[in-house]
Amino acid sequence: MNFDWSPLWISLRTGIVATAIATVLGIGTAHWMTTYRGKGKAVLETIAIAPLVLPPTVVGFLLLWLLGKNGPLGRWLMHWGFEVIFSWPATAIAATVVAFPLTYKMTAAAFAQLDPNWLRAARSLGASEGRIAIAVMLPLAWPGIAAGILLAFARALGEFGATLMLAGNIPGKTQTIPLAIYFAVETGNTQAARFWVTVVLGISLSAIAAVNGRSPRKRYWRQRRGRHPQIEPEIPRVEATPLPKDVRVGSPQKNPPSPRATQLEVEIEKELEEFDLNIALQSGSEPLGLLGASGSGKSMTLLCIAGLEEPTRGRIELNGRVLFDRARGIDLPARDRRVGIVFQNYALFPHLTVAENIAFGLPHDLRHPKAKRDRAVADYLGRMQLEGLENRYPEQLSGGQQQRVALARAIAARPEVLLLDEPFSALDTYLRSQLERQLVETLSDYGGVTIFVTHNLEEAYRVCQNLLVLSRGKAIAYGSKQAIFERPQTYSVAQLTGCKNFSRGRALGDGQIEALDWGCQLRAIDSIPAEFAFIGIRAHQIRFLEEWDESTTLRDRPSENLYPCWIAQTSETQHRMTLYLKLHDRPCSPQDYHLQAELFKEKWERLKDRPFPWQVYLDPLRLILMRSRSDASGVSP
Ligand SMILES: Nc1ncnc2c1ncn2[C@@H]1O[C@H](COP(=O)(O)OP(=O)(O)OP(=O)(O)O)[C@@H](O)[C@H]1O
Repeated sequence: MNFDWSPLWISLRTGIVATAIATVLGIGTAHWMTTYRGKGKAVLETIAIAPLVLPPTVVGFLLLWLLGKNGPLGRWLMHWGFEVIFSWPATAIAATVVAFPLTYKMTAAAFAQLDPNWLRAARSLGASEGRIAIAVMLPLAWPGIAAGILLAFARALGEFGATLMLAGNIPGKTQTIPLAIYFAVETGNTQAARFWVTVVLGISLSAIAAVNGRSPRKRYWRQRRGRHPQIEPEIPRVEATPLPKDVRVGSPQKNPPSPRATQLEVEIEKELEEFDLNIALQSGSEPLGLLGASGSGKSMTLLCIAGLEEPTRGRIELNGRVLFDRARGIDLPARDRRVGIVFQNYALFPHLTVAENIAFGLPHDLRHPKAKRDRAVADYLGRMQLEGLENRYPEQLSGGQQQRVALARAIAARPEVLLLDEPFSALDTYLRSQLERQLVETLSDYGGVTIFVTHNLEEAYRVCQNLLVLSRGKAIAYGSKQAIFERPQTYSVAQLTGCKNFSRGRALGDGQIEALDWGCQLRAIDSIPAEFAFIGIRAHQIRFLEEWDESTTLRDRPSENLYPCWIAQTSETQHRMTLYLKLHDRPCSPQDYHLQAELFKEKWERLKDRPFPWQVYLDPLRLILMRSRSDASGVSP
């Protein structure tokens, strides 16, 4: 007896074609949905996954209505000579419709798992959306997509109800394995039914094994383990490598931005849920530091400048190029802005090696052959002291090495603005200071605009010439670092720049002020501001009359702004002591104090045995007189 194998061939053909179409449509739709912000998103999403939740016979009935002789699409196809119903294409259509939600949903879920900073980094490196999809999204989302493809294939292979409705059960033409099983059981041929069940099981299990075994992610993990069994500890080199000046592979411009010409002007507003961001700044080739409490809008400011978030109003201009102008409807995409960004988590592409990460922002066109790109990459590896690490993947690098790769990747794209979002926050203190020196060296040769976000005041002071202090989206101080640190004009700026001692203040006239919370009258040297409300003094600027007794070199023993004090408690770090001081009287408890003073341990050792009360000296030159209002100081860099 001749056994009819046609259900197998029909099923395989249908499953493969349906899975291929569903994969292309599913990935395309998932990618489009990641960028779609329209109102109908929820409705589209519902339509896309409806075939997954509707009974297959309902799906089949709807397809029959749509593609039948009197259906809207069926009539149109008939007009062109195609009759779909009860043909093999009908089995493929039915299988595609039921398989599509699986590829779409699994791909969308895999895309949603991607770190948004990978995509932002790729955009800021000049990559088009197509290249981002192919080079970043698909490889990184591959395990999820592969699972979707596998499920879609299994679903297409097992499709029954919709196929029966649309294509019928025509042996040798539309009869797939599920239909063959059903009709074998119906006609009492259980042997044939058992055989086809075994075939379906075999195909499905083999497909699972094949997809799992061929995951590119697994392949790169295997390669990595093979090549570099151990991650070496970070041994940073202290000396800085001089930067070659002439690597222009990544730049469509003939010359890198000249330090003097480079100028960024930003005046933007963005409505946020908790407050409105309202920023105006100008920056040239001297690094500008952005300081502010957590959530004050520093990162959002950077994202707006990079074109990764859209301001509600305003204008951004870079070297005469308008990057954004709401009034004129200009909003240059991130890839065309030439604004590089180093994220707090570095956002290195985990599936690319160090060399491939650095090369990502270099032009990939015929005018820039691979050999030229390789030379540029080698040059940046040298600059950043990353030689020998070019074939490693990001997870095989220490934090410091990752940070340098991120910086190299951003700079290699030759941006006119470099945005650094807390680039040292994930590093230990020792590495921080090593990399800070290297960063300062790199920036001195970079020549473009740099904006540096940090929570570390000392780091901001060392790296940046000018500072902008943010509070709830507003600039509360903007000027040279000296002006902001030495003469903060408001309470919030003094606090954000590290001042720990504050008292409400009152002007008494004739240069005299009263510190209400400290119970002191003090002489001030600075002119007293019109809306004077607070006095402050930094902890390390508090001194004691006893220091003059101990020292032979100190002259001009002070005779005013002196008050008796006792120590309520102390705390120590490796080099410094913090003393909590109670003025006028003995403290009742460790929490009963007015001022915090910081001094080096050497000085503490000399003073600590002196009898109390000591005489605290609040130097008139060091007193900070502040307004209560927390608006911008009005100082321009
Ligand atoms: N993509 C976003 N869409 C809308 N609002 C956002 C987005 N990202 C952040 N925000 C909100 O914007 C405000 C500023 O956040 P931002 O990340 O800029 O603060 P930050 O100063 O950088 O904080 P941190 O120092 O903790 O990183 C916060 O209220 C935050 O909830």
